[in-house]
Amino acid sequence: MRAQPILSAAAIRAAEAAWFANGGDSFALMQRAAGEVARAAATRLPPGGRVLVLAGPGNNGGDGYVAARLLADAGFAVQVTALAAPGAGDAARAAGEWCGATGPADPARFDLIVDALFGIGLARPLEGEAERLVLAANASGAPILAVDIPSGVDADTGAVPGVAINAVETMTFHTAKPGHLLLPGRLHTGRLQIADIGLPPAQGTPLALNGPGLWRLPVPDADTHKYARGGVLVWSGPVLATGASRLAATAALRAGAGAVTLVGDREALLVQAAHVTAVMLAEGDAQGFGRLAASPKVKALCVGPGAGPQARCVAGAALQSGKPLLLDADALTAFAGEAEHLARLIRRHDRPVLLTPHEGEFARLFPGLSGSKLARAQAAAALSGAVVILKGADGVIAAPDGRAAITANAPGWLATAGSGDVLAGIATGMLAQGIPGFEAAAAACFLHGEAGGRLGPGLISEDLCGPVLREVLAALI
Ligand SMILES: NC(=O)C1=CN([C@@H]2O[C@H](COP(=O)(O)OP(=O)(O)OC[C@H]3O[C@@H](n4cnc5c(N)ncnc54)[C@H](O)[C@@H]3O)[C@@H](O)[C@H]2O)[C@@H](O)CC1
Ligand SMILES: Nc1ncnc2c1ncn2[C@@H]1O[C@H](COP(=O)(O)OP(=O)(O)O)[C@@H](O)[C@H]1O
Ligand SMILES: [K+]
Repeated sequence: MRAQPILSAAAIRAAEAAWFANGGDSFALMQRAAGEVARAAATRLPPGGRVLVLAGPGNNGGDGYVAARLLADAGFAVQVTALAAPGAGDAARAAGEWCGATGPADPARFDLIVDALFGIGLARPLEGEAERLVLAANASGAPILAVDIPSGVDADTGAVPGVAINAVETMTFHTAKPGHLLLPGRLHTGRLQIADIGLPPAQGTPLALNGPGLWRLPVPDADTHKYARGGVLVWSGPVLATGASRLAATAALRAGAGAVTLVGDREALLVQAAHVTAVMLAEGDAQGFGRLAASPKVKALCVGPGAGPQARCVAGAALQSGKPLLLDADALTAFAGEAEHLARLIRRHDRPVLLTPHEGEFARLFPGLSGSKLARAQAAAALSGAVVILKGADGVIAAPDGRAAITANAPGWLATAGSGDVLAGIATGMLAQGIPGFEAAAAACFLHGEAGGRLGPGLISEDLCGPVLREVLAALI
């Protein structure tokens, strides 16, 4: 399976420019794009159905004019409302070839609205007539098919600085753009369709949609044994907060780690003992954790879920051990405002470190970073030397080498206490099996999302590390 690249507006323009430099015809590209829009529109229309095309001043509008002509030729009743006449180039040529009904219209009278106001050229919030058209289209009740990206959504960040079209479907070209996948843009995009319009396939792009094309799940060899599959240590929370670490430990085991041990104080372990069976227990403080981590059987460490007051010391011992490591929750907050110091500890050894903050933990750890979710995760990875999973519905995975992925399969059912602990456990389980950091993080996010999708309503975090993870793994291996 191939990875699905995601290109920024600049990268799309560069791909287009390279193609033109090789003799590619820009108007032919516009016609192919519009052909895909017309095809998608036709499948949503009754015979002879009424279509309103909202056309902007740039090439997005140009796509709209060509689509209008193709739909009219196919027997649909098409009207174009133009924001401003295109000045020159392909868009002006497309507008010149449209000779059907043109002018203001009540969008509620149409079976479908085609949004061709702005695409990747959006440069500022929509105001005035553009804003009015968008609000009227959204309020009309007619389904909206967006051309390339819903007008008003920033293609690179998913931000909506003003108003934006609420599309049921978006027909984009060549590859997805970050703005289709990052919030809030994703909520405006509806069903995302990606059409091949003849540009050469994007290769070696650093950003991709998270999916099985990016990683391969480990399959045990016939002659393996539990320590060859990878031993994991998870730091247990204190006596009244043991659940989070238990979820992580169970998930690590489910994800394929051969042997998982919870390490903590005796009181906490007595609580753990009442709940776990295959997961093992070992008494120890921060130093004891470090000693246990030195064992060659231990291939990955997880510190943070419910870690409590010892989080900083245990994270320190874990970082010092040089073993592949995941830091989550309390272990991230323990380094609040000290990202540079954490980075020095991370870079002291050559092994993968995963940081898995939610937005709150991210802001505490990296208070100086701003920008889109993608940009912030990438900056945090570059700064820290760790693979960063910036969690949420549009979870971003970023590696220090510049690679990044956006996860789009996670349902809202995952927004429940402890679900991040399960994610931490799955990722640690992947690390223990020797999967490199970026791939381990991306695979874990995808598995977590798939499990959430299968469980759906009523999901609690215990379920996530139950048999569903086995089903998801089996479907992907
Ligand atoms: N790059 C490609 O590979 C292809 C691009 N095509 C289309 O071309 C589009 C990009 O075309 P353009 O670069 O002309 O950009 P757009 O059509 O997205 O918009 C650019 C125009 O809108 C103005 N503008 C931007 N934000 C505004 C705002 N908030 N209020 C008022 N005016 C605003 C700009 O000054 C400019 O005149 C794509 O989204 C796609 O639909 C397709 O034709 C086929 C291939
Ligand atoms: N709306 C949502 N849609 C999809 N996934 C979500 C959503 N909200 C949260 N998640 C996921 O659920 C998990 C929550 O993790 P976290 O906030 O650390 O919770 P906890 O600390 O309770 O485990 C993360 O993996 C996150 O990506
Ligand atoms: K659009």
